[in-house]
Amino acid sequence: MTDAPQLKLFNSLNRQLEPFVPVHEGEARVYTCGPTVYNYPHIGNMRAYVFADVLGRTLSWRGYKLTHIINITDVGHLTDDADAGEDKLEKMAAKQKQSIWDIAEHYTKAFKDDISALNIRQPAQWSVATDYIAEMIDFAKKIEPKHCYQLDSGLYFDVSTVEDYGRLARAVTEEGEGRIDTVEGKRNAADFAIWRTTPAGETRQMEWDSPWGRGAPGWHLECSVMGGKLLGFPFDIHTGGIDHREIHHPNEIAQNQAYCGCGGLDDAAHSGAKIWMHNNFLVVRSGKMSKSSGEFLRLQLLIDKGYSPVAYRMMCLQAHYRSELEFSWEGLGAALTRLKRMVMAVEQLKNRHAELVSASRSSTPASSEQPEPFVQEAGWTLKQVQGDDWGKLAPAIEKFQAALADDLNTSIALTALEEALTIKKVDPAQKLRAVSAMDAVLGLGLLDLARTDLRIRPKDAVITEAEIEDALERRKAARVEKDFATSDAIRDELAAKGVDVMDGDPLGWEWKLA
Ligand SMILES: Nc1ncnc2c1ncn2[C@@H]1O[C@H](COP(=O)(O)OP(=O)(O)OP(=O)(O)O)[C@@H](O)[C@H]1O
Ligand SMILES: [Zn+2]
Repeated sequence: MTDAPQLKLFNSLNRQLEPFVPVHEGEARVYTCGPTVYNYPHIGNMRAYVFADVLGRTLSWRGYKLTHIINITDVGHLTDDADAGEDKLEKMAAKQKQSIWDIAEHYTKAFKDDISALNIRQPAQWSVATDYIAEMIDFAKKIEPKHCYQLDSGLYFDVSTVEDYGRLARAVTEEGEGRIDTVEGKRNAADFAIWRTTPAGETRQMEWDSPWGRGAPGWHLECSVMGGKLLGFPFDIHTGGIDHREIHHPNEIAQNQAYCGCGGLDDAAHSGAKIWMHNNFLVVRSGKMSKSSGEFLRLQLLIDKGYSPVAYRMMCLQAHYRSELEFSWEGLGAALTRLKRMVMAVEQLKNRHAELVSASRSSTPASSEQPEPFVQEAGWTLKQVQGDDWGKLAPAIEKFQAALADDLNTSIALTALEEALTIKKVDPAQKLRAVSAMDAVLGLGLLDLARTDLRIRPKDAVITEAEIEDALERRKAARVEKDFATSDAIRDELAAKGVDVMDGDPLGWEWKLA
């Protein structure tokens, strides 16, 4: 068995593939920008976390001890990423006439529900921004003398005080390209508030005392502080959606440079993280799916329409994380069918293996050699896969390893997994181990899913699943009795309630809701 090729990841800082060489031997420390919890996450947001999850699973599979942090932004993210507008949470709280804390709690729970439904592993820690206010003030105090200046509206970061500002975004910093210069007195258009002072005569629901007056931290400051505090500068990888490459992460990097010693960005000791990775957008026909535009699809809608959430995970894995992915219901249906085929193949393997075990139990004395029971183990070890049939499985496994090592090419990794499933004359237990090991990286949960879990069953269907199964049982009995009139009547009855009976369906479905 050849070792897996070196893991290479695309670093947005220099727009190149780079070998992953950990800062701390044997460890991988990853920070992922979390959601701003002022609204439900949409499936575009969740693409960012499926990507970060595959990255984390890949690092675990490669044997690194992973520390993954995802934050929860419950303060500081303004309606405009640059520096203008209102705090997203304050605005929603006012609209819904609720406390910010209740808004944050409600939408954090909704986010975590989606995380579980998509088989995204829990990070080592969910860091909540408002738990780190004291650390944010300390950080700002440290960089203030050389890098900040105060205006009535808050403490501002002067981007001209650090080398290479905006390189991540490839922005023209002089002009502050794409920025909105709305604040009187800013030295450079791209300067941003790291502390926003509450205007005189106003109160905010979330505000704290600081050397710059009562107010709240800036969004960019939060991530610099939590990343540095929880992972230590420099850490290995920082991730987020591609929109973060334009403003949020350049600003985080500038703060990190100020904090860590101001050198240029070719040295991770200054930018805070060695590799900055960004997933591309999930788009719909009208453009990027976005919370702020008000029109978006929640994972719950997909579930209510009857789709397993894992079909959406499959849809994400089918595309490379750096490519745009267009959502369509047809695409989701195709991803579901692909998932169903894999689950059916795994079910067959499990059955064949169970048959072998029971046949050998009945034909050999208990003490003699019997087929090993298959035990699903967490994580990937090649030892689990090696055995007599290793040679037959090796090409698929090597392809799988190479695909993931090549900047997480999940789309090819999926085809390698399908190839492994179709290889003939392999001991089923050994094949199950290979599939389980591959799935530990892709996170589809193939060994836990049953074909019936993937049946499309919309929430608003007028008939329950138990009623359908019961009618089908009665129909089966009628057919055994050659009572075709009853069988047809039951079929028509089901059709009237929107159920198509699917005799002889190649995927083994007995029915579907029309
Ligand atoms: N359409 C999308 N496709 C993929 N990732 C996205 C998309 N929209 C946002 N993201 C990413 O989702 C993560 C969470 O974003 P966040 O909760 O801050 O969204 P937001 O900026 O409030 O919402 P929106 O951008 O939808 O208005 C970020 O990493 C962001 O880059
Ligand atoms: Zn962030």
